Amino acid sequence: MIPVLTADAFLEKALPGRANSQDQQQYLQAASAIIADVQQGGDEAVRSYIDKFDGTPPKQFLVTEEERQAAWDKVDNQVIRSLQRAADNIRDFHRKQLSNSRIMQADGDVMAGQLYQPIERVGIYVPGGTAVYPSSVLMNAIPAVLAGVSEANMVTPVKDGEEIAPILAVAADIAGVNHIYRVGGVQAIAALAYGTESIPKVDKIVGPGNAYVAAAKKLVYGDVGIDMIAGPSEVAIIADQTSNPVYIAADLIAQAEHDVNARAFLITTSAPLVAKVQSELEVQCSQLPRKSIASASLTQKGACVIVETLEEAFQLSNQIAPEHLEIQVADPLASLGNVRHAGSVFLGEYTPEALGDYYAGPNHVLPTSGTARFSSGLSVDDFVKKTTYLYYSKQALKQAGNDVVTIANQEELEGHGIAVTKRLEDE
Ligand SMILES: NC(=O)c1ccc[n+]([C@@H]2O[C@H](COP(=O)([O-])OP(=O)(O)OC[C@H]3O[C@@H](n4cnc5c(N)ncnc54)[C@H](O)[C@@H]3O)[C@@H](O)[C@H]2O)c1
Ligand SMILES: N[C@H](CO)Cc1c[nH]c[nH+]1
Ligand SMILES: [Zn+2]
Repeated sequence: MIPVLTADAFLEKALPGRANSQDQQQYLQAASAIIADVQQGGDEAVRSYIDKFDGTPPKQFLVTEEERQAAWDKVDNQVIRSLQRAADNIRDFHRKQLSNSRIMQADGDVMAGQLYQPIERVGIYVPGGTAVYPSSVLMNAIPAVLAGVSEANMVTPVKDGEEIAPILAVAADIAGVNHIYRVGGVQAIAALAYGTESIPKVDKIVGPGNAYVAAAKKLVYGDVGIDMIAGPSEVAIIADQTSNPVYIAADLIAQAEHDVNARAFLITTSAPLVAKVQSELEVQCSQLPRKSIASASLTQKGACVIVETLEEAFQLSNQIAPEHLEIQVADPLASLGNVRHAGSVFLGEYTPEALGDYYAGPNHVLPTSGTARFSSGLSVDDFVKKTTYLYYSKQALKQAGNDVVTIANQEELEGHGIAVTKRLEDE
């Protein structure tokens, strides 16, 4: 079911911007039209797109306090406790990412520093087209709240105007979400970016979503901040002859079941392992509730490649910069130094990606489509901004003045030099 390719064919399929570029254009075009309509038509346009993609629109977008309260009685206590333990782990991990305002230079005549301040209002996208993602509520909102944002507002799609899944409302309360709006897809991203009559404009949008949502975030960037491109899930697994084919098949499926566009890759030095993984995929997929999604993803977007050495395996993985990289080899910890580009790394056969997806602490909102080459997983840094500041006394300006004027003259921006000399003439 999962094709075995040569290294060249593997790269052709896995490297973003090649095989995918036509698809990307299609998503961008679709998203662009919806964004323009929502900018023009506000709530009414949002409703018409909900009607088109998600069924009957809800009576009101905002989930009321009463609905949020009532949700707690609809969720099993054991489930609530699991969510709370996951939230504790996520909070502990992200708390250690916090930074403070600091002074970089201070000698009486000169002071320079950096203010760290939270972003005011953020929009959190929680996907919900084909699955319910309480874990994404925790992963997005916990770092936002830790960073001190004034308002964290969540959007998520519902089918046919139904109530929001109670577990999402509970997760939102655990994480500290301020407002929840029943709207998803491109129309939700547009509403957050530009505001509508009932959904306030935010300063930054974070969170994962399908290819349409990822395209929409790309298009609104600049008018509003975004965290990264966190599109359909990806995993690459590097394995050797010691790896367990049952675990590998399970982990490939765990990502493939997200979306037909999810991408699961196996890079291994062992040909016999590939054969075992392939037959194990058949067995495990056949018993899976989401087998049609997982099989479509594995067949159309997935691939295995057999390489000579682990060094070659890491070279391929670094080229595709996968969202998740699992290293299931004899000495996984020793291999970490070979990783150059990946969103998040999972070391050893007892660290399935699912542990990180839900529970362990590191964030599961991660860069996809090769963007791990230049961006990082969600963290508290995504919810703060830094403002530098500077103070010079007259004495300090006197000392610096000549250099500033010299550089200003070289740039032929005389006015800049005058802004300094005017002050120094003033005795
Ligand atoms: N990278 C990450 O960090 C990360 C984390 C979790 C989930 N994910 C990914 O999130 C995605 C969730 O996808 P999903 O589809 O279940 O939910 P989603 O909420 O992202 O998308 C559903 C919405 O897509 C819109 N849509 C559907 N078809 C459309 C069309 N033809 N044109 C325009 N809009 C359309 C609809 O409005 C629908 O509400 C998966 O791809 C999953 O892999 C990624
Ligand atoms: N694997 C997803 C990130 O690509 C995160 C997730 C949420 N729930 C299950 N998995
Ligand atoms: Zn997952």
